[in-house]
Amino acid sequence: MKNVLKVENVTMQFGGVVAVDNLTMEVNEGEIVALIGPNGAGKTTAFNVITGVYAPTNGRVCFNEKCIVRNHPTGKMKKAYKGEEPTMYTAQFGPREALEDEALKAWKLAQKERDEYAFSDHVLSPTPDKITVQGMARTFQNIRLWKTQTVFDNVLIAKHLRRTSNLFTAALHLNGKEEARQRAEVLELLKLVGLEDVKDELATSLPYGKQRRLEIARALATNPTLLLLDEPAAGMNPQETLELTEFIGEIRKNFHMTILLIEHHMDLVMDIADRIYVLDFGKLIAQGTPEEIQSNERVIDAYLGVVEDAED
Ligand SMILES: Nc1ncnc2c1ncn2[C@@H]1O[C@H](COP(=O)(O)OP(=O)(O)OP(=O)(O)O)[C@@H](O)[C@H]1O
Repeated sequence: MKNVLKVENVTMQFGGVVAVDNLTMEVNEGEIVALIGPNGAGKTTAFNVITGVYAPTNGRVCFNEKCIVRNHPTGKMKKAYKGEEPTMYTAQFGPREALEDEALKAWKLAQKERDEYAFSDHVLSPTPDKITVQGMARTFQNIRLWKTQTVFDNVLIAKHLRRTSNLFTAALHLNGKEEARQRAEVLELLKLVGLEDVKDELATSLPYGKQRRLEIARALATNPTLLLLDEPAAGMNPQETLELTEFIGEIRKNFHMTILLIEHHMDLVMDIADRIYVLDFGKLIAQGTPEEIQSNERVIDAYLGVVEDAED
């Protein structure tokens, strides 16, 4: 099975808070993988590192077998590793000799970037825009649609963004032929996600469940190979959650999509996830199939028991 995403020893520290602590996980082609855990466990922070919003304190992220996010040691780690032993950051990823050159280059580049961005501890590396262009697309906990645009235009602009990474040029007209081709693709996509009948309505006039669907459609418009969904069922009632569960399954099938999702609705997760990673206080406490996770005592103590109590 081809590997799509590899998160290797990622640590993300904000001052004294270790939001993600030495996380290693992977997602393979065609899989639906869930990242679960209590509030504040570090799930969204992990997404932010994966999508390039934060440069991690340590570790790296590889996407389609290319390393896209490298470590930028800060705080205590920076002091511990400062300039003395550049290969230490990456030595854990393989035989030292093989990595020495690569690690040294990465270290030099990291130093250069640090100098260039000396004003910031958490350098974008590379920017989320660039990561999107490489084939990763994401939705957020809070719906972020372009409110004054129609359903159709929300998807069309997202499609243009994939090409330009720039909202200004994305809104400009392309040449007629290209524009027509993109419009046809948007229509096709809206059909596939069941939003064709509301294509001319304002995005914000849609019911909640459809706004979520539109957000996912907009992410799909960038032709990603990996779709990251951050609490897609947040605020949904059981019926809407059930429809969303089916919808995510259809996306995998119809778009041959690989999906990584964060979710608190355990029905949805246990229904569609092939594998689950469980975070607690930033640390990975378990990984496995839904069956394995449901019967894992540590996960029940830290999280599932609490979720069930809250649902009762
Ligand atoms: N930018 C930041 N600056 C400082 N601390 C942060 C920052 N982002 C997250 N944190 C802290 O990191 C920890 C993990 O937060 P995160 O939002 O990743 O958790 P989560 O698992 O996504 O939680 P939830 O399920 O509530 O969304 C929390 O203690 C949070 O307060």
